[in-house]
Amino acid sequence: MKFVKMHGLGNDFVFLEDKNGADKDFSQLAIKMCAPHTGIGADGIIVIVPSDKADVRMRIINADGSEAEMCGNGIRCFAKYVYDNGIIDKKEFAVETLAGIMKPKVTVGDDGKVSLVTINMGKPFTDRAQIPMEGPSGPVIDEPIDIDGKTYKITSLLMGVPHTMTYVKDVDAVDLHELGPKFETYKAFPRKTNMNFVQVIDDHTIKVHTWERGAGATLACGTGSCACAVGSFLNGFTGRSVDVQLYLGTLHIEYNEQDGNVYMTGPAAVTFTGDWLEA
Ligand SMILES: N[C@@H](CCC[C@H](N)C(=O)O)C(=O)O
Repeated sequence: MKFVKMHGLGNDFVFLEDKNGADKDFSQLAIKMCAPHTGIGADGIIVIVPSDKADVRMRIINADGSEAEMCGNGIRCFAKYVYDNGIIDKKEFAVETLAGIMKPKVTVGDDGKVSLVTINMGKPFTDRAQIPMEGPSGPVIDEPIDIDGKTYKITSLLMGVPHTMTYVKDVDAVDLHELGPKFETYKAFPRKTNMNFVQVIDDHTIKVHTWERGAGATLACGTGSCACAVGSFLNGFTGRSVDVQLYLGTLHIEYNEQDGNVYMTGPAAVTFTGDWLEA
């Protein structure tokens, strides 16, 4: 089985094409392929399948085998893959995901390959039931919760997938492996949550470290960067145009005032191709 390995600022994926992959269960394959020592090693696998609703469809399966609705870094890589490989021959197109239709726009370099991708990620959903999170309806902004006897103020929203953030003075001092799983599985989130620790640098810059639902600590999270940009605006910490600093680089996020959509711009890279031999 041929595969391509790609990453978006270090959030890495194994890409597969499967014309018959619309309803297949890829969970065991994802677990095996994502294993760091016995597999390829990745945060998830992404399967390219045909769509009857959009130009093409993206399925993202996390390293633990769970299928996610959307993936921000993954869809930038996806856009580069389908354009560079001639599956799509236009610079703006529509991708079906479990979170709805997403709209990539690619910038092509002198070598004819995609060098930068902007995704219209759609609108964030801020009502508690939409996240989903248990409790009375309304937005979850700067709300106290208790974890292991310590109070954290959280902001939560749905940006294709559930995201929660808490603001800290220094993200580098946060022990992601210790705290991340406690937020991910916090009792009020019936579908779990991705967890972001956010440091505000200034009114247009934040620094984010993410613990991902189903994948653990990752080097970057695209939907998380979008969620944190929206959350920082809603908390009054930043404007609508935000640079999100991640371990390996920066994503630019625009929470557009006119149409209410979130636009994410950043890179995508191919690292290697291979042949998966295990059945
Ligand atoms: N890395 C992603 C998010 C992938 C899905 C996530 N693990 C989940 O289950 O919600 C991104 O870049 O957005």
